[in-house]
Amino acid sequence: MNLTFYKYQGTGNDFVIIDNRQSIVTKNDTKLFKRLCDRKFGIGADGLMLLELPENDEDDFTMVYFNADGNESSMCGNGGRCLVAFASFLGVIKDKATFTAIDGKHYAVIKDGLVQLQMQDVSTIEEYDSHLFLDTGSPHHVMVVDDLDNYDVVSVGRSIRNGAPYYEAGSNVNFVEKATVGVFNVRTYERGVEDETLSCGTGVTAVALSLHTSKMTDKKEVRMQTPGGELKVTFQKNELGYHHIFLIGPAEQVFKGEIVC
Ligand SMILES: N[C@@H](CCC[C@H](N)C(=O)O)C(=O)O
Repeated sequence: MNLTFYKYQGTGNDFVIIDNRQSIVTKNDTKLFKRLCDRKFGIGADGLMLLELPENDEDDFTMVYFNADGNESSMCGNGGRCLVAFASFLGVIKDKATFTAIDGKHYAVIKDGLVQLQMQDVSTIEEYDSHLFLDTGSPHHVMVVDDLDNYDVVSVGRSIRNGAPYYEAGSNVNFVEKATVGVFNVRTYERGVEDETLSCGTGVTAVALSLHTSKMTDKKEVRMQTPGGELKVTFQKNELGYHHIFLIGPAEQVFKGEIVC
């Protein structure tokens, strides 16, 4: 069969997207999703998403996310932003969306050409001597480093991702350095891709909250420069933790195609 797909990217984090409202693919086809994401034997992407029918009256659609290894995973922030842009392209939404992903309900708005995606509230941030750890829909290890441009993100990220306490389940690993007031440079090693990606949405969200918790910034609007472009994270804080967290940035359709399956 020929499968119609769309390719999107959000600050260089790239995704294959399938309109699965008619259930044209089954969610457990790990082999197919891995091949579609393969940069040599398939289309090539950091992950794959299915846009599915909503499961309740409040939602516009359902998001299902798979890493490049073909396995369904936890939340993808850049993926969520791309899926909102795709839903708008399909006419499923206009400029506002409510949808459910694996980590729960999300609200989004498209404004000034950028997708603003509300992330889940975060109440727990673990602080250690060398790093912080938190879950922003996906698990993230956050480390402040010097000379980020020359940092060996792949080797260090891979050893942290596979080592204690994460082991097989793994964690994404983010490296951050301050650029200027309220602006930070971030590079991320992503589990499930098992490599550095050009940007990670749940990753920069985790970095922004970590920087605020560790008092490296007192701003509640943080600009994040990733190798794939700039993202902004805004949030509020009260006694329960961080809430009203928004991940803001571009999400673009790159091409549409058909692949033989
Ligand atoms: N690129 C994503 C994160 C995708 C999930 C991650 N690889 C995991 O398995 O935890 C993002 O933009 O958030």
